[in-house]
Amino acid sequence: MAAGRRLDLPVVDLASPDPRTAAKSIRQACMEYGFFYVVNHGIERALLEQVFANSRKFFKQTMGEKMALRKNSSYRGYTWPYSEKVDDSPEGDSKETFYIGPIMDDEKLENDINQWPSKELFPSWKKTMQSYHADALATGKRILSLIALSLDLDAEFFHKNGAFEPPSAFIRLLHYAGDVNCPDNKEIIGAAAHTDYGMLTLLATDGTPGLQICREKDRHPQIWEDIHHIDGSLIVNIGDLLERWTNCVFRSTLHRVVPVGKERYSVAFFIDPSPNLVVKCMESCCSEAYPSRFAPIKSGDYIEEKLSSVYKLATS
Ligand SMILES: O=C(O)CCC(=O)C(=O)O
Ligand SMILES: [Fe+2]
Repeated sequence: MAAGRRLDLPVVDLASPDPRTAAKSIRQACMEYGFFYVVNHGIERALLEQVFANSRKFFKQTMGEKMALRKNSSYRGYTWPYSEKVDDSPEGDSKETFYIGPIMDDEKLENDINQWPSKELFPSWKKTMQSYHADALATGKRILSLIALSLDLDAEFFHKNGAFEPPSAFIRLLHYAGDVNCPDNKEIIGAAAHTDYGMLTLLATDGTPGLQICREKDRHPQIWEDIHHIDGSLIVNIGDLLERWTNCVFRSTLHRVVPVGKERYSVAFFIDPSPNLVVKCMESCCSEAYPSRFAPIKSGDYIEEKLSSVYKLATS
């Protein structure tokens, strides 16, 4: 698959003493690219390494072992290669993934809908994922405060609107095998062109290239630009519900992962608005000349429709 152009996205320093400057650079990034990097994000390198080590160990198991934790009806667990399809990928995505939703404290475990590998084989899995979930959520909330400032809103806008009550955030471990062509010479796609569904995605990768964005989805031919790796940074992107909330002032940008002939691991962290929250275009993003483009929608309904369609397409 053709290499994309190289793109230099804005880098936002979360330790910057001046939140207004950080907010300004986020605003420009979200309007122009829908993607940016964050550095000094507060997630320990050692914790991320542990997450990647657990992920590698999980995906190296046999298909039978992985399928024992296959995705349940609440979208928690293992999704196997070609089980996910978006409209323009007739073959499906070659990636395999593992979803972990909000993690319960041990005393509430009878209501836990997550799936957990055995403690004997994966002794540090749960503690690692629990720490990562908490730290990534805290980082995401800080970024969302800056996003609120960048929209000239109160820094607590998302909190006050109930976006985190309860928080709806998912870790998704991803593994791409790295083959470029399958035996019958069909082109393989790691993750076909898509946008993310929620508010914000934080993405950590092992440094292997492959992620590309397309800023003008309706232009033909589409132009794909490579997102390169910056050591120690996280890649952040806007999802559909934040695009709707901001009436398209901020962009939920099309992206994909192409195979580069090398195995690749990444960890996405999706922050969605709380399922019962109704997302309605912000008044500050609408005017007579620029009326609201979307009807209000319940966050959980939007996400459920998107998820059920990618897995339904794969089985039809
Ligand atoms: O693996 C990546 O780099 C991107 C994954 C992604 O776009 C997703 O899971 O939504
Ligand atoms: Fe994505």
